[in-house]
Amino acid sequence: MTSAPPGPAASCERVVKTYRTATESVPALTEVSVQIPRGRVTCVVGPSGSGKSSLLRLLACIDSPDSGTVTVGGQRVDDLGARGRRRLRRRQVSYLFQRPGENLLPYLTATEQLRLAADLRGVPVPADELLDLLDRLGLADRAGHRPAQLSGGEQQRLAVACGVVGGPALVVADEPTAELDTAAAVRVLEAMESLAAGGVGFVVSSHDPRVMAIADGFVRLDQGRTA
Ligand SMILES: Nc1ncnc2c1ncn2[C@@H]1O[C@H](COP(=O)(O)OP(=O)(O)OP(=O)(O)O)[C@@H](O)[C@H]1O
Repeated sequence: MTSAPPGPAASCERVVKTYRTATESVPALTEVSVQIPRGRVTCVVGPSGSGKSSLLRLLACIDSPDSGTVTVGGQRVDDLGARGRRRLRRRQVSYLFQRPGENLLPYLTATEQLRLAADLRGVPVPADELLDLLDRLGLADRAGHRPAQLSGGEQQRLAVACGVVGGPALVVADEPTAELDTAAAVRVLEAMESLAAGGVGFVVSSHDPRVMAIADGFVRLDQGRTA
């Protein structure tokens, strides 16, 4: 793995995000400032509609704020065009969906998924490092399996591994354990906790007390503001 530069994995300063439809404006985030440290799991909590997904989308460089700044891996994102954002996202950010299957390609084995994730990031990762990563997540004997041959928890652990391979600054996960039973969720969370120690910052939105229990820090949102 590459060694992480200093500074937070990501941060935003006084971001404002309003969704505009034909008939109305919905304020989702108002002057929100947060820092997501490297080497930690940060949990974004708050009631439904408080802006958790909106914040994660900004940090993941999927969306842009109306105003305020977003920085990922030490680089400003909010003033980049769509192409620059895509490039930065590919190198520095991973995004994990709630449904394990949505994070993986059905026709690739576990090893091939990791190889593809590293290649897309543009970082050469030796085969033995990929196998080591699978081993650390308890997936060594699943290296040649495709997603349909893995349990939901194994799929999500593999997705976490793909998320960190090649050393991005930030892994963003929106409700990553919502589809898993407790035993599987705990193993996914242990994987995050152990991999965060390598220097990546995890930011996770959740209502799940199991996620909150392993979080190193919290961002609390209420009606689009930090509470
Ligand atoms: N594409 C959109 N168009 C219009 N309004 C939106 C859009 N996406 C989100 N919103 C609104 O923005 C506000 C924040 O939504 P967001 O999805 O960020 O909240 P959340 O905390 O993630 O909610 P939940 O826990 O229910 O997923 C809500 O009022 C929501 O209705």
